[in-house]
Amino acid sequence: MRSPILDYLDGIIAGTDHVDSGALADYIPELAAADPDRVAVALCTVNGTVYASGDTDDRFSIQSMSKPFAYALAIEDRGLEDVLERVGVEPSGEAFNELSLDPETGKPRNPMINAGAIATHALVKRDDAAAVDRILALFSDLAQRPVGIDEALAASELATGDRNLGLAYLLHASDQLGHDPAAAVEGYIRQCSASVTVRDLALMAATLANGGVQPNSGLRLFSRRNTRHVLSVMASCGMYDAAGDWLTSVGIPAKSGVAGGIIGVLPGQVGVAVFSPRLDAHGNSARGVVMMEKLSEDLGLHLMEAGRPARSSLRETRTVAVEGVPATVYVLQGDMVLSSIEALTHELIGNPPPTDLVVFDMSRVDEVLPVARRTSAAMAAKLIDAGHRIILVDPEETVPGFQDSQGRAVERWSVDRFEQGLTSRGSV
Ligand SMILES: NC(=O)CC[C@H](N)C(=O)O
Repeated sequence: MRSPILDYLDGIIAGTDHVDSGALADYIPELAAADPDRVAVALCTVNGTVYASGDTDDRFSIQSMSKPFAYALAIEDRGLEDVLERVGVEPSGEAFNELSLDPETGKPRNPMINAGAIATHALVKRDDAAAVDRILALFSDLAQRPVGIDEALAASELATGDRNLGLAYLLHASDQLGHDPAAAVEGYIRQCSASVTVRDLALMAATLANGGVQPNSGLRLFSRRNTRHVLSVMASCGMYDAAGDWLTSVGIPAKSGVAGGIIGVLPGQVGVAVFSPRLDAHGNSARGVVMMEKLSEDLGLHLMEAGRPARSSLRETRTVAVEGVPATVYVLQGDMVLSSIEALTHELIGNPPPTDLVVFDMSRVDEVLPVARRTSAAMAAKLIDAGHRIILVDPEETVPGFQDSQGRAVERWSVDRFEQGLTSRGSV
């Protein structure tokens, strides 16, 4: 049976057939020779399942979509502080190839424009492998197949790469490169010439969505924190001088490339990739932007959408006898995040437990964020101070043991002991 998700992606292609605005990038002769009518879309969930439609196996150059991954690698290599000293994180509001550095700091404004990406490329450590080989190895780990370079394209861009050379000399002159400018540009252009499909890109984006772990191999390629950092920079700078428009209409971190690809990432859920070579005035795929807008609308991708109200983590409150002692049982559920722990403390304060014995049944709780751990520990200490005896039924040990100021602790009971101790039930 064909997945309805694939049917849906077919519809994205068919429904944007009329969008033929824009033009091929022609400052790289090889790109000007591309077939403008090729089109593809793919998505990959954090479970690693890829769905793709259109020219799904057509290869094209990754171009600037390589930038966030090379940036992530440089940060993994050198640490964030070091990289931030050389490349900023402020949106530039300028074109991707603008010949300028931040006049105040002398640094490239961000790693998504060419100046910052050339500086970033030069920051990738090159112990025994050249930086570009390490970057290709990373792309291969991300896409789970050997990713190579389109040599004809690389040669074509190198022959016309004066603007990028100009940027590299500018960086060198302000002491921001630490490398031979021509070598840095050659490496950067080769990085941009890696040849990929929308499937590859969806897997790469899904790794960012999955906090830095490739969803199929389980390989951790970037730390969670570095992944969050890279996604933040993509959100503010990934679409160049169209970043504001993009964030309001599509609403996810993204990166485009001049060959016509765009990747987008919804953290925790999905990576998406689209491909169509005609570019708008910002250098972003014109049909790609329309496809992304539709995907965002239909799939509910916009990060700023409030979504359903956060559910209370309090499933029910019961008054029962536990080992013959009257007790109030709070049955908690789901993920305990700021809004759910707030709702629980609000309930406990507004409606204090009527019995001395209080049981928190945490057996249906999935994840407890640090804010909920801290707040529940503080709340338990207050309840003990107020004279309550507290039992935690917390088989997964989702919350730490806590004590009040005099060292009086909560009791931890197993689910079995709790169930055997329930001698009568009733609702309040
Ligand atoms: N926006 C892009 O994709 C630009 C990448 C291209 N290799 C360049 O440096 O001009």
